[in-house]
Amino acid sequence: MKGKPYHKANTTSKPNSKNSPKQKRPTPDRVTSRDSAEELRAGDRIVVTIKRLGINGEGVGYYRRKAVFINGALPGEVIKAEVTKVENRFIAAELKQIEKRSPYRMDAPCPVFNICGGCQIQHLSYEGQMAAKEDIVREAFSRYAGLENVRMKPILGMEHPWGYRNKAQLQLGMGPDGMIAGLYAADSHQLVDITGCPIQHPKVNEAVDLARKVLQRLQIPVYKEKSNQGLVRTIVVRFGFQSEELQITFVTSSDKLPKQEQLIKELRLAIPGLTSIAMNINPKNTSLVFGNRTVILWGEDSIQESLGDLEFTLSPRAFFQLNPLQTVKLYEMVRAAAGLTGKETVVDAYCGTGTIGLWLAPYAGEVRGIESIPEAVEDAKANALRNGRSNTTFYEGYAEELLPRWVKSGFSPDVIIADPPRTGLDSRFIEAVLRTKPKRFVYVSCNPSTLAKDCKDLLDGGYSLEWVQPVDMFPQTSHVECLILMVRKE
Ligand SMILES: C[S@@+](CC[C@H](N)C(=O)[O-])C[C@H]1O[C@@H](n2cnc3c(N)ncnc32)[C@H](O)[C@@H]1O
Repeated sequence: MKGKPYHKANTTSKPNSKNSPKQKRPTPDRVTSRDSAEELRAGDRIVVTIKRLGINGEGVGYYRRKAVFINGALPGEVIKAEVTKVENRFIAAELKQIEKRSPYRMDAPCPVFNICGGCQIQHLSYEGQMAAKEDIVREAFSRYAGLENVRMKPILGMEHPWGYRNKAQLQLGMGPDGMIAGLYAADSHQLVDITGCPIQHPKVNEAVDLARKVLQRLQIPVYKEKSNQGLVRTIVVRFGFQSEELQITFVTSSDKLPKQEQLIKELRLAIPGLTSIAMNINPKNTSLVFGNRTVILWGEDSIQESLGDLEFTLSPRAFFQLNPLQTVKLYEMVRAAAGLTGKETVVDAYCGTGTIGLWLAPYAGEVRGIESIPEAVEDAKANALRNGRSNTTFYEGYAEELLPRWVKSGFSPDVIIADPPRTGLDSRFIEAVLRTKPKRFVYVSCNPSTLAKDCKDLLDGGYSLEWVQPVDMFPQTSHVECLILMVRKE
């Protein structure tokens, strides 16, 4: 990199701002051979001021009004970077040198931080992470909903933002020293061994490591995608923070598990507190981890966990929030947003094991949950019984199919809660919401971009956005959970 000139952008300008560098001739010390971003080529050197973090944790700045994404760069930093890609809408560049360092930059505690794709911002202090996440949310509402000044409540963070995850889902593979359990490196198919992940609960780390050693000792073959040989693809460990129960699920390419009895015996001996051992069979090479069939190999078919005074039963495939401490804060905000008086009919769409609906049930007249995974619906029903929430009913199906059907037959809820996956809401679901016109629509999301896009459709359909509440469910990563309250305009 020595000897190559750095092309400086006017980094104080926002894209589209009136002071855009486009109108100015570069001053002599900024003269470059590239007058426009379009002329940049891979290998060019540029200097960029980082304005904010992008949705994947990359630093985002501008060069001649075009967005530049630089992995590892932090807001407020001035970065010397080498262009790696020039696309129509953005430039990707590699961090070469930090000219001005963020006061929030720190050494990442995890030894594999630079290669593991799990966390993106361990090198940013927690204070810096909170500010950056608020910015990510603001940016999403500005970009996708056209809202420049959303009423945003301060992000709800964690007192101790480590060891918070109750579940690990790790790919198995073979490394030079034997079997490894890990995550793929960012943008690659290279498996990074993860031992002692600092955002996992220590009990989860311990169970993963012990189970991996047992598999290796018994020479249970690891699945190899390339050759379509072998058996165990993924290990999933879930730990109940309150119950201290442990569930291990092996995702396998077939149900022909060798040395099954010995495996169970050794796992039980090696891992104290083990409650359940399951095998989920996924014969297909898809991006979905789980297949449709789960077999309980030993112990209980589910583990128990509690949130507040509610107790839950969790089967291996059922969705359950990963950060139980923050989940309680999130659900309390949902309750505040729902504004219940004890009489309302509430829909809990995308309800998982029914957690939000059950949380709200004592404050509502009736709650109907919708969930697409059959086992989760069964769990939700069992959870309702167990917790005496007799005013709840849980339905198996797709929210975008069931809600329109209910609305067509005259069902008219007062409050709809939606907590969809990252892809956001289906347009058929939004249409049904707009047709049935609940007074309040509470949207919980782990993806600010799809949240803001869907919010725009609801704004256009006669709702106002009352407030946005970010909740830090995933410290050390660039992910941010958000909750919004939308109210029907009269
Ligand atoms: C983000 S989780 C939320 C679960 C729950 N609200 C909670 O807090 O634990 C989304 C849930 O939606 C379910 N799901 C995904 N697509 C769905 C669809 N089209 N209709 C209904 N449920 C769906 C998933 O199985 C998952 O349980």
